[in-house]
Amino acid sequence: MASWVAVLSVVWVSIVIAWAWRVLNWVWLRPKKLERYLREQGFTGNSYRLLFGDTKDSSMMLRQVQSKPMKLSTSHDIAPRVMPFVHQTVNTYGMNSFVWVGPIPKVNIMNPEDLKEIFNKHENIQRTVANPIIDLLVQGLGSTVDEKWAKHRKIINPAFHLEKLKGMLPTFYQSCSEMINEWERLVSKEGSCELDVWPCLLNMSADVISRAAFGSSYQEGRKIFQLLQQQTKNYAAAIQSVHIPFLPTKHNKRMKEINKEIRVLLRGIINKREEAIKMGEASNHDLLGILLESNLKEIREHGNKRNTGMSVEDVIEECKLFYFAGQETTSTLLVWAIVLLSQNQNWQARAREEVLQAFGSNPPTFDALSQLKVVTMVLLEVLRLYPPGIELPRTLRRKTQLGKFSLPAGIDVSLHILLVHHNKELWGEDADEFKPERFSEGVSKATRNQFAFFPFGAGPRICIGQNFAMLEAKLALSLILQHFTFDLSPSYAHAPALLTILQPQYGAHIILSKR
Ligand code: HEM
Repeated sequence: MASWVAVLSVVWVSIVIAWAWRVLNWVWLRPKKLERYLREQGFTGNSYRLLFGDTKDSSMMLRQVQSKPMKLSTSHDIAPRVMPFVHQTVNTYGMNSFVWVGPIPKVNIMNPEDLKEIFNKHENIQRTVANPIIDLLVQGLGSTVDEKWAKHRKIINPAFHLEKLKGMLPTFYQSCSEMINEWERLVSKEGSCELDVWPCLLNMSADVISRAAFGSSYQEGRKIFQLLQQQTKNYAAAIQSVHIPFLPTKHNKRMKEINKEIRVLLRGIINKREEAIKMGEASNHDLLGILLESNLKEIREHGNKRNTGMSVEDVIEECKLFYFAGQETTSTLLVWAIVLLSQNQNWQARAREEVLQAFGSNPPTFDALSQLKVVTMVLLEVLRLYPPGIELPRTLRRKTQLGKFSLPAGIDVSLHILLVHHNKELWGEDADEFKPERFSEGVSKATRNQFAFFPFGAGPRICIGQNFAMLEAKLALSLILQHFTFDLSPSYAHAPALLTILQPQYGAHIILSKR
């Protein structure tokens, strides 16, 4: 008996020591080792502070700068408000610097050559999973890697080809005109009205993605997206509190119910569609139909082997991802375009003139939208100054050589879209100013062939929906310009902030007038 107790004690003590060692390694030894390594390579940053690193300073600074709006001027130097800590770090330590996210050092990457290399070495470098709880909300293309990613991307790609998007234009138009009709109703009495356009744009792009993804099953699709919206709020609340997913709390039960409801609805739509396609019926030219057809083609070509094509579960996740990846991003582009065109009335007039010349008062066609030059320049400049995603987080899966630096596996890097887009060395002294003319001869001339503009990411994992987003934005902006003139309301407060993406913290209050 005594010997059993001794053995158990030894096992117990070994377990405690092993855990203590792991904790010590995680909170102190590993961070200090990585810090030494980074400094030897020539990177600089604050010294590591136990467990929290720079997190406390960073959150305090963010709370402080975001407690009041910023002055709206011709300079759109928004980084000090949107990412004050990183901005300060780069100013203090230079481009080759790092910040501490808790015990993890995150290396800032802003050099065009290094950025290009990272995007191209995507097998070595994967997206950082910031909080595993997000996987419960959505998975799909954005979070898959290796063969699974390649297979999914190949199957989904055709859904975003230009000729498919052309077929979706009438659906885009329907959603945009509903918003325009609503705005017309609001201005009809007085000839003008004050309106916060931000929720309207969010609603419109949710509508666009519901119709584009589900076509004839739009009503069910809209219901799914409403549930996803609700679920996003639930998850946001969960991660802000101490949340234990498996406890049978009221909140957890509701989240499980919503998940189940979403899956049942999606599975219903998918099964119906698969049957229709097998019966040779048209797929309605929506994302789901094209994706299922492409999937069936893949299975036909490679036989019904295991791992061929996508499962219903995979399709469910991809549909959810379309909603998350496509809704807020496009409405963000549109909201900043409206703010900047309100501030720059000369560009608003130029863009309107182009739109009226191209379509008069008729509905825009796909070909005419593709030829809009001024509107495109304006949208590119908006994406440069106010990119919806301000940074792309990556984790190195293997030891990676980056120019003169060698970085160890497991390290996090941050690809700074916003800082690169505002870099004066790359864009000139007027980098913070709204000057769409810099894109008059296309992106490569504007960037002087440097890798300095990547609002949609780059390399093999570039945004699959970029043409979709640009088409939707061009159409919506053209319709708005066709029907209204707009100005900033005196109650507008300029407050770009990173919520999930770069959004107007207090909305976008505009005076809208009938043209
Ligand atoms: C202005 C609008 C948009 C912007 C600025 C944008 C931006 C981006 C960026 C920066 C990435 C790369 C992320 C990374 O490398 O970590 C990305 C990926 C992605 N985007 Fe978009 N996006 C937009 C609209 C859309 C739309 C409308 C859809 C779909 C309907 C979409 C679907 C996706 C998907 C599925 C990925 C993952 C691609 C992959 O990993 O292969 N995006 N987007």
